[in-house]
Amino acid sequence: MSLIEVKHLRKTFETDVRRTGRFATIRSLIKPEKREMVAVEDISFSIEKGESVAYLGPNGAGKSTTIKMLTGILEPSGGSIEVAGLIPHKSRKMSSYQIGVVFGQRSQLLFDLPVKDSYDLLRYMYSISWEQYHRNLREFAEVLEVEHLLNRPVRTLSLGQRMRCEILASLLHEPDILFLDEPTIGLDVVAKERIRAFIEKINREKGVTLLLTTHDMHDIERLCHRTMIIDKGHLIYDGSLQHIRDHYATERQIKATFEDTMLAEAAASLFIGFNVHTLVEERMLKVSYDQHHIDTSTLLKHLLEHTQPRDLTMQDENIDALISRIYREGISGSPQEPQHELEGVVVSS
Ligand SMILES: Nc1ncnc2c1ncn2[C@@H]1O[C@H](COP(=O)(O)OP(=O)(O)OP(=O)(O)O)[C@@H](O)[C@H]1O
Repeated sequence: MSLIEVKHLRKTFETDVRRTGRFATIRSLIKPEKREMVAVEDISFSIEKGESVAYLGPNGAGKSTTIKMLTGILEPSGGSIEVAGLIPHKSRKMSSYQIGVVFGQRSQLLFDLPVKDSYDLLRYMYSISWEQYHRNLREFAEVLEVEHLLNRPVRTLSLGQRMRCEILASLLHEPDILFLDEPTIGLDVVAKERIRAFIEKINREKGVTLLLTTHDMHDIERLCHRTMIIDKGHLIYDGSLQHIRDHYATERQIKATFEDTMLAEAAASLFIGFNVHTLVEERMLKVSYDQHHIDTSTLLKHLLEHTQPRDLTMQDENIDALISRIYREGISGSPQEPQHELEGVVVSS
């Protein structure tokens, strides 16, 4: 039995239809017209203890709605969820002992009170013993470097400071599973890195299972061994980020730097008639091409036979560009049979 089991999950919302024409507002008030909006159509997956999984998708794909169902905040319209053997919306209280939740855009801390007051309240709510409470508070506050913030009112904290305090709050009761909904949103590079290091540590050292939604690929590269991508309420990919890179990155770029711009432009003209795109920026020539249609070795050989660049580098399509292409164009066909279960599978719903 997996720690998290989701089968054919579905969630619809009823939304008001905006009327137009004469007396539209009055007609809507008297007889509101409703429409069913499908946020999650049909999603199935399972997560084992200790995994760290990214849950990706474009805006509006249904990520937060899934997390809200996994945490029991929302009741599914169809399908089933089990988290640590419990049905979250039916056993909200019991379930809350097993899980910690961090919403990057929402706070669980009391805005006008010192941080520590919120922690004291959580201790009471989760019936955490004083011994466990002090031990966890001391350990996490030290690693997250928030000791000096504990007596400060939450509203006076910077976003990065508040997020560290939020994460501490979610872990005081030692949950088995941590759901993180965009935990690094709006943070600067240093603050993001601190939070990533801490999350990685609790996954590795304490075995806390992670499910993370984010739009930041660095979060995933650093933290998650498995990536699930959803789109329009369906799971479209379940596997590693590396597998996506290996099988879907088609564009590659050769960058050659020359003594001067004229040499770079002369080198660019060598590729007329090749199925590539060239661009000269000062002394640098960039040659972009689809690596499935033309061999890198052919291009390099041609370049080096006729020119002597000072420097030569190669770059694959970066993961941000790759993921946004998948969001735009979808992910089609199974690229090849996965060698083992985490290599990557295109899921057809
Ligand atoms: N309470 C609600 N009432 C009506 N529609 C909702 C409600 N909550 C979410 N939706 C709709 O469900 C769809 C999925 O929303 P959700 O917030 O789960 O997306 P998301 O993948 O988390 O997006 P984002 O990356 O922008 O946070 C969206 O079209 C959204 O407008």
